[in-house]
Formats: sequence, C-alpha cells, structure tokens
Amino acid sequence: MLSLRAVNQFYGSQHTLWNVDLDFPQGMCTGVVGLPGMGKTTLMNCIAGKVPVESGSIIWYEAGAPPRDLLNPPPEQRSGPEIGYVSQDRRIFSQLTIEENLHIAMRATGKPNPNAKNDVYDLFPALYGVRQTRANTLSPDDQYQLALANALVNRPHLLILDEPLHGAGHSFAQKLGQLLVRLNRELGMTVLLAEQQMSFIRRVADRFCMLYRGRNVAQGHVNELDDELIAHWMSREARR
Ligand SMILES: Nc1ncnc2c1ncn2[C@@H]1O[C@H](COP(=O)(O)OP(=O)(O)OP(=O)(O)O)[C@@H](O)[C@H]1O
Repeated sequence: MLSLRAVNQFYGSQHTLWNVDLDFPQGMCTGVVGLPGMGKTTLMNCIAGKVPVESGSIIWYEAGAPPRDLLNPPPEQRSGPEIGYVSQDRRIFSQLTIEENLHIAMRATGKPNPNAKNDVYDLFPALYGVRQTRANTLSPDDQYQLALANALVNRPHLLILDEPLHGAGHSFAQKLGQLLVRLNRELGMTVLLAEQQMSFIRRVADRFCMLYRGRNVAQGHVNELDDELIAHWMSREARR
C-alpha cells in the first residue's frame, strides 16, 4: 500500500497540496479525480519524486518487506519500489526507434532484465511489428503505447498515469481500459490514474480519491463516486 500522511507542497509561495492523507491499496487501481488545476498532477509528481514535498510522509508498504520511505529513502533503498510514470506530455525519444526507446528505459534502473522487452511486446503486440521504426512516425495512440511500454519495461510495482485519455479516441480508451484491467487484476500492479473521464474511471478503477483546491475531499470505492459527489466538487459552482 502507498500511504500519504499530511503531505504539503508549495510552488514558491503558492500552497498547492494541503495536508493530503491518502491510502492507495496495493494491487488496486485508484482514480484521482478533480477539476483542472486542483492538484492531481502535483500529487502524482510528489509521489514519483519529481517535485519536492514541503512536509508529510509518503510510505510504500509491501507484504514481507520493510516499509519504504519514498521521501527520504536510506541509501540501500534508493532503487525501490519501481515506479512507472507516464506524464501528460507522454515523453518518448521521438528520433529513436521503439527498440532503442525500450533499451534506454530498461537501462535507466541500472538492473536490466533480459526478458523485459519480450514481456512488454507481449502486452503491446502492435509495437513488436514496428520495433525498428522511429517513434515519431507512430500515430499518437501508438506513441502513448510506447510511453506506457517504457514505463512498464521494468515491471514497476506502482504505475502512475496522468490523463492518459487526453486527446485519445474511443478505440484507444477501450484498449487502454483492457490493458489496465490486465495489469491490475492479472499482474497485481498498483495503478494511480488521474483522468477527467468519469466513465473511464468507473470502468477501470477500484477506488477513487477526489482533490479540490489541493485538498483531498473524498475517497472510497468507485461505486461511491456518484453524481451528487461529482456535482458538489466538480461543477462550475464548485470552482468558485
Ligand atoms: N510548475 C509549476 N509552477 C507553479 N505552479 C504550478 C506548477 N504546476 C502546477 N502549478 C499550479 O498548481 C496548481 C495545481 O496544478 P496541477 O497541474 O497539479 O493540477 P491538475 O489537477 O493536475 O490540473 P490539470 O487537470 O489541468 O492537469 C494549479 O494552480 C497550477 O497552476
């Protein structure tokens, strides 16, 4: 389980996350929801160690292993847990081939697994056929698949996806939904998913948490993410 306690974050003098307490159960998919600008990306970036946290704790608990403090890892724990992160800008090396992209992603952890690429091609068979192709020739959906493949190549314990459906079509949403269910239910991966499309969250997530102006205002089973809650925290009135 990933556990956040009293997490506060600032951009300069702007207080962005306020005493966020959240638990993300292991092996489950949690949808992180909220209007634009409420702090979803910032929360993901704090967990992934991409922006500094002012105060609080972010701890990873896994059965059979000691708790891991993600904010202040002791030197022997610097490599774990593996976090796969696909940001909103879906960063890939566009001038390099798919093979080269995966190779770089694999080397990034310093302990490459020789079977890793095959595992990833098993998840993304469409990429295998074009593996010697430069990434910039792929369609936007396939580029997203490559970004996801790069994030998955080291079999992360935790996968973070920030707005994966931004600009994507219906068929991609279907494909991604199936893949997430597979990663989650078959491989037991813990997934955090920031997404505006509630229908997608309801379809693939087990749980949700809702941010409003940097505060965690609701969390629970995805069945509890009802229209009343959405109207209260995610309507035009809520924005004021
Ligand atoms: N690098 C930054 N520097 C300064 N302020 C930032 C930075 N990134 C985000 N912010 C501000 O922090 C607040 C939260 O932004 P954040 O991107 O985390 O929200 P979000 O819920 O992910 O929004 P969106 O759905 O539009 O991506 C906003 O007021 C935003 O303007």
